[in-house]
Amino acid sequence: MPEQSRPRRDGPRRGGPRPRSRTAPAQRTRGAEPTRFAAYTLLREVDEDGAYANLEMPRILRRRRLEGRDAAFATELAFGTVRWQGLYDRVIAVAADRPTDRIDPAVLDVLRLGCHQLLGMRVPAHAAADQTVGLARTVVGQGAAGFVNAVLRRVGERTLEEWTDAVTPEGSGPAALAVRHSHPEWVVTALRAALLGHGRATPETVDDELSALLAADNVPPRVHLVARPGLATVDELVEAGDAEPSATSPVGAVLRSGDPGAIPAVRDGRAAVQDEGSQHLALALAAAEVAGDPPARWLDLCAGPGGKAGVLGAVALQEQADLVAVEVSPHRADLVRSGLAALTARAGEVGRTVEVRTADGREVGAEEPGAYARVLVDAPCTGLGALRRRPEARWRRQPSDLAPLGPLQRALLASALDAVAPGGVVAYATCSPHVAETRFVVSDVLKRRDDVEQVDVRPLLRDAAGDPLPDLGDGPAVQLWPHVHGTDAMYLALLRKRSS
Ligand SMILES: C[S@@+](CC[C@H](N)C(=O)[O-])C[C@H]1O[C@@H](n2cnc3c(N)ncnc32)[C@H](O)[C@@H]1O
Repeated sequence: MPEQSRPRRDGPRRGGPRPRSRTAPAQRTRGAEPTRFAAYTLLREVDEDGAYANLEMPRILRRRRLEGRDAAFATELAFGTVRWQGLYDRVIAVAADRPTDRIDPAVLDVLRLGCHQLLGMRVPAHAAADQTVGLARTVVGQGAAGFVNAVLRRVGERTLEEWTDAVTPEGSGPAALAVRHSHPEWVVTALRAALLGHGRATPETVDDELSALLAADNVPPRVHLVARPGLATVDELVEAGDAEPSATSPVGAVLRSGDPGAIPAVRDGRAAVQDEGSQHLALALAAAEVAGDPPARWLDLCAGPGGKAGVLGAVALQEQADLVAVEVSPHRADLVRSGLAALTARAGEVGRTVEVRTADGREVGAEEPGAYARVLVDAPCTGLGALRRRPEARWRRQPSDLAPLGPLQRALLASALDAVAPGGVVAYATCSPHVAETRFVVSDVLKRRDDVEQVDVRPLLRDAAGDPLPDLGDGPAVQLWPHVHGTDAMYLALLRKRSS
């Protein structure tokens, strides 16, 4: 029975199915077809081991030797299934006539994959059903395969629209939007409050804005590249890969297809994969006006894995300044070290330094008061602004995650303000629009200090043509949105320490 079947991970016991040509469908239907098998493996690792989909999928594809179209299909199947599992679980519960918590987790993952092929991808119904039943036979056994077959038959009797209407609660409130757009209800409620709290929406417009934002979370983002200033150019990225210059970021390119790791500048660490919102944040801090003559030292207080430090440090070297990158987690500090290797080598050539420290950012302000001209606090946060990039994050995050983050975010910002010299600037950033992680943190910290003023950051965000980014709201802080700016929902506030 499905409830008792034991999951098998990464292949049947004796070595697993070998990657086969996609041109042999008759063979594939007898067992697990490699792309479906790869997607299933990802789902199991996300569910059981707490894996991060975007880190684990490339490893699975390498292990299964899937490339090109096969790799793209497996990724779309796996990531789409994870994003839409909230809706699919409702569909499965009806089609199976039992709650999903009474279905074996491995069988449930197979059913979710079948749902996404039938309802969310353009896979012909017979192929979706055949291949999913073949997968079930291989990974959960013949008995469960019969159950999967029966449930998918019922799923295939309706279109996505018909199923969505059938399983969505009445009304247009958060409960209905949560099902329709496959988000947890608490996330929908938090994003609604964020749209209102940042002035992006009014009570009259918030329902439409919220629907657009939730829909944007479900669109796989394009791969954005950054050419680290002075180390690589946008033209170099465009010439080396199937990429075009970004319209939004002066240091950005957008990959149309292909593996970013195959681009020499990315492989060398002179360029990197990075959301355009993150590029804007680092560039805005680097461009902010500094008063007086603070030390030529810039600080990234929460640097891991090193994306923004890569841009900030590159501009620092151009401006004849040093960079210190602090990260509390030793593993993530190592990622910063390896990610900044090209930058560190360049620093040596131009007589500056790039230093990566494994340390607690909360202590830097007391240890080095007034030692830096520019400080970035890219604070640990819920990541509710990057849900489109991290398919599983919406299901893993809990409202209770917010409670410990609040004091940490405030302590890191306070430390940054102590570490910055009079006249220097601090950027407080999050990849979450949640008001408790953004506006409330800044206003709380400002209430306790009379040596800091908030600066309007909007004029510092410029597109590739040098024009101000549109739709930045009333300031002084900026909240970017996926459905408006095409970036992750990054928040940025800029604070300057008074000179006297
Ligand atoms: C949002 S991430 C930073 C992302 C990074 N700026 C980038 O662009 O790649 C926040 C980081 O802060 C680190 N962190 C958490 N608590 C910290 C602390 N007390 N001191 C320094 N870093 C901390 C986390 O380990 C995490 O790597």
